[in-house]
Parts: sequence; structure tokens; C-alpha cells
Amino acid sequence: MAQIVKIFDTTLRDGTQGEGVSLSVEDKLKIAQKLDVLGVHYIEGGWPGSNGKDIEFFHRVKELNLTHAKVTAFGSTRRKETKAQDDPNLNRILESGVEVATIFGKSWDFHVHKAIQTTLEENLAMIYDSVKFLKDNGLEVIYDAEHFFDGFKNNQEYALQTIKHAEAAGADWIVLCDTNGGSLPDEVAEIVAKAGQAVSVPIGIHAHNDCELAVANSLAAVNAGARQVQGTINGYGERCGNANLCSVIPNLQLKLGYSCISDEQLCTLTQVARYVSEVANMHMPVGQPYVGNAAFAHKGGIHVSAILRHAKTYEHITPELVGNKQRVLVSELAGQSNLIVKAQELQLNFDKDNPKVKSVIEKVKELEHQGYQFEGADASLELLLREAIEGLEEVFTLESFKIIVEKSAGRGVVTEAIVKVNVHGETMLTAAEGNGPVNALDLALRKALIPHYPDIQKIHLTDYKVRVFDEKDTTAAKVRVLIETADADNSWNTVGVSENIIEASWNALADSIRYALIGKTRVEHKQPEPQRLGVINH
Ligand SMILES: CC(=O)SCCNC(=O)CCNC(=O)[C@H](O)C(C)(C)COP(=O)(O)OP(=O)(O)OC[C@H]1O[C@@H](n2cnc3c(N)ncnc32)[C@H](O)[C@@H]1OP(=O)(O)O
Ligand SMILES: CC(=O)C(=O)O
Repeated sequence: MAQIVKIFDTTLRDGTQGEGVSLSVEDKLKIAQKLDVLGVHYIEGGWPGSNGKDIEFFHRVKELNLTHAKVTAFGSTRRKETKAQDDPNLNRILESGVEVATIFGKSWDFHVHKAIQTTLEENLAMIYDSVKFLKDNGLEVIYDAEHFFDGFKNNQEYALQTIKHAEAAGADWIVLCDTNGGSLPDEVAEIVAKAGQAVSVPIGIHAHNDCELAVANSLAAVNAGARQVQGTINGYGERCGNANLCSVIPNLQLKLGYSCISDEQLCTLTQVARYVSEVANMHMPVGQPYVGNAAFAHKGGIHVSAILRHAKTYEHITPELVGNKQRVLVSELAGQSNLIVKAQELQLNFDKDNPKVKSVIEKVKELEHQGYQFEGADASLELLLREAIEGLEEVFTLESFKIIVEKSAGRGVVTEAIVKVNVHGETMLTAAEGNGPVNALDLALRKALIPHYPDIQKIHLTDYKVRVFDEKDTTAAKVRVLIETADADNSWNTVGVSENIIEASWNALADSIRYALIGKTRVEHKQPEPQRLGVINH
């Protein structure tokens, strides 16, 4: 029977102490629901003694009827030289209506002297009184021993006295905190084991990531006897963050054989990680272990060739166990296997014996050498493959475009694009004003295409990125433009490269529209004529 390790999520408290992370009450409530579905045991919702937002959260979280997780409110021990029952912070915890309180107190004598500027005896009394007050009021109490590892290294006897005082006052858990994130796994293991011998209540670990060891330290603590791990989704948190639960949970469960959440809940991990990053509006690193977009993405041709034979050759776990999936990238590092997998994904008939395989690989490598990058431009790659394998209908061809940018005294900059394209034998000449050259080009091209393809009105550009780079051996700077386009159901990315930013943008734009139109039915009956400069019939 696997040993149980309880998961304490502090995304909504310590996570919001991370730079750039700010959550509204609504955001916090939405995330709490996801965390409950994920199966964490505790959700630390905030610090009611700190701000009105957190007070409102605790008021409203009761309406969610969470099925699994216990909600806990955070705070500190009472202020020095006061009574616990008079302490506003402890009273806000009671008023929040939670059944579990998490309070932190000082373990490091240096902090007692320098940070809270009181005596060692008064700090012990602050810990005892505060835990006792909350216990006397019927709460489960988790005692976070702040700076425990630094305190232990500086004055072992005093650090142990602090947690013994918490235990004597009735704490249900003693959580050892590597608050400054400076400890190493071997030290953590040794100190957790010694603390475990000093007290008989269960021990937990709360690790920060300042040495990029928060996950490793959490695992070391569990192996040394800790039975609760505190951390955050995606590792958000003060300074360099907290232990990332998206790595802690699968490591504990899949590698070390502990039990934290059910297998079905583990399958929601990737979805929860991405959801939280969306709500927090924080970019998620593609290479984030287990849950990142590239966590099971294979780029090197050798790797792809091997995973086709057995996924285990380059995957440490089956991605679906954590709700992620395998991906194959195509780039100048690709071999034929990459292209074959990609083509299979697109349901294109393209096997090893197809004579076109080599020429397509060469084309991809040549374009990447020119500055194209297909791993971030799935739609451009699909067009290239479809064109090579089955040929593509020419949905439109460019005859010419012209951009006029005019700045005159007393007026802002006015940008106008004139586009001439041939659509099924008909030359469409249109013009549009935009708030910049790319916007104007986009609007003019759409005007030209709408009569033939009215669906084009449902798509819109969602992102536009430019990267300037110097081509090897020449002095001319080239630019790569990446465009993201979306309709109601999907989004897709295209790439264009040129020494001229407008031409690079046009290439990416034209691919994005082509991609949208390929496979869509051409309307037989034209829509009412759009505003345009002229239509030339051939
Ligand atoms: C390791 C951690 O992550 S702990 C959590 C840190 N998170 C936060 O600080 C976020 C929320 N904080 C806040 O909203 C505010 O700091 C508050 C409301 C808690 C306190 O605000 P203020 O009363 O203005 O105090 P301020 O923040 O300037 O100073 C902290 C006070 O807490 C005291 N304090 C710090 N730790 C403790 C403790 N464990 N027990 C008791 N008092 C403590 C300090 O001594 C200082 O009080 P003093 O000036 O009387 O000596
Ligand atoms: C309690 C806490 O957040 C810490 O010690 O880091």
C-alpha cells in the first residue's frame, strides 16, 4: 500500500507573492475549483488579515461546495507583547470561517532579533499562544516553521524548541520551511529526519526555489519522512517561486511510489497547469517538465526515428499519465521520420518509400537556413507538405501590392494599402486604410477575397511577432514574421521571411489566409460588392 503524501496548494497565497501574479477574487474562486478537481488536500486561499480581497474570497469560497480540498487561511503568530485573543490577524482567520488555519512563526534566532526585534522567549510564547488560541477555537492548525533550515543550521536547539512549542500547543502539522530557498537536498533530508525525531506530529515541507532545488528538496524531505508538501501550480511564488506541484506530484507518484491524488486526477494536471497560467496571465515556459507544450516534443531526427519504434526510447513517462501528449517538430534538425509523423497527423499518404520525402526535407532545411522556422508555424508547414504531396488549389495569387505611408503636419500617420490579386481568373483591386502597413494590407486583402470567400470575415489576426536577425556571411538584416490567426474554433501560425518587413509580413499573412481557405467551399453566389477600387475581368 503506497504511503499517502498530502498536497497543500498555496498558489492563491504564496503564488500571488510572485512578481507579476495578481488574481482577482473571481480568478481565485475559479482556480480553487480546478484545484479541488485536481485533488489537492489543502487550498491556502490567502491571508484574511492582509486585505479585503482575501476576506471576500473566504466568504465566497463556501458557496463553491468543494468536494475534496480543505480551505485554509494564512496568517502569522500574534504580534509581540500582545494577547493572542486581541490579535487582529488571528481574529481575521477565525472570522474567515475556515476549518484549517496555517500560521507561520520564527524558527531562526537571527530573525527573532533582527526582523521582529524581540526576545527568544517572547517568540516561543508567540508561537505557543497563537497555535493554542486557534486550537481552542476548534481549528485544525498547520504550523509553518519559517526559516527552519537556516534556523537549525544557526542554532539547532532553539529551532527545535520552536516546533516543540507548536506541538505542545496542539499543532496538527509542523511544516518546515526553506523560506530563503538556499538549502540543498542532503541538508534538507538530514534536518527533516532530525526534526521528525524531536516531535511526534506529522511533518511537512515548504520549499522555495532560489537554488532551483525546491522540487528536489521537497522530494528529499518526503523520503526523510515528511508527509505534506506545500507548493504552487507552475511554481509561482515569492522571488524565484515555490516548489512546483506540477513536478512534485508526478515525481512523488510516478517515480517514488507515494500516493497523492488518484490516477484520473493526475490526468488533469496539464490542463490545470495551463488553466492557471491563463487565469494568472503568466506565460508558461514550453519546456516546463511534465505539463509544458514541449515536455514530450521531439525535434531531433534521431529521436523521432527512435520514438516511432518505441516511445520509451526518448520519453521518461507516458505523457497521457499527466494529461500531456507527444508532439513531433519539424525543423532543419528533422530527418524523414519527423516528416512522416507530421504527414500522418495530417492524414497525408506519405511513407518512407515516397520519392518526395527527400525533396521535402531538403526544402524545409533550405527554408530554415534562409530564416524560416516551422516549429512555431504549423500552418505554413502544413501548406508546404500538402503542396508537395498532393498539390494545392491556388486560392488566390498576388499580382502586386503598394503601401503608402503619409505623415503630414497636423495629422497623424495615415497608412493605405492597395492590393491586386487574381482569384480564379478575376483580378481584384482593392484598397484599405489601416493603423499600420500590416493592418492595411490585411484589410485590403480581405476586401479582395470576401466576394469569393465570405468565410474570411470570421477569421482575425490574434498575434504578430517580428524577429530581426543577421543572415550568416552577409550584412543584410532579415526579418522573420510570425502571425497567429484564429476563427471561432481554431488558431494557427504562419511564417514569412524577407529582408523587407512588409514582404515578410505579406508572406506570413498570405499563408494564414490560404490556410484558412484550403478545404473551404468556394461560394457560388457572390456577396454584395465590397468597397473596392476596381474589378478587372479577364
Ligand atoms: C515567508 C512568508 O511568505 S510570510 C508571508 C509574507 N506575505 C506578506 O507579507 C503578504 C501580506 N502582508 C501584509 O498584507 C502586511 O505585511 C501585513 C498586513 C501582514 C502587516 O502589515 P503592517 O502591519 O503594515 O506591517 P509590516 O508589513 O510593515 O511589518 C511586518 C510586521 O509583522 C511582524 N511580524 C513578522 N513576522 C511575524 C510573525 N511571524 N509573528 C508576529 N509578527 C510578525 C513584524 O515584526 C512587523 O511588525 P512590527 O513593525 O510591529 O515589528
Ligand atoms: C511560510 C512561508 O511562506 C515561508 O516560510 O516561505
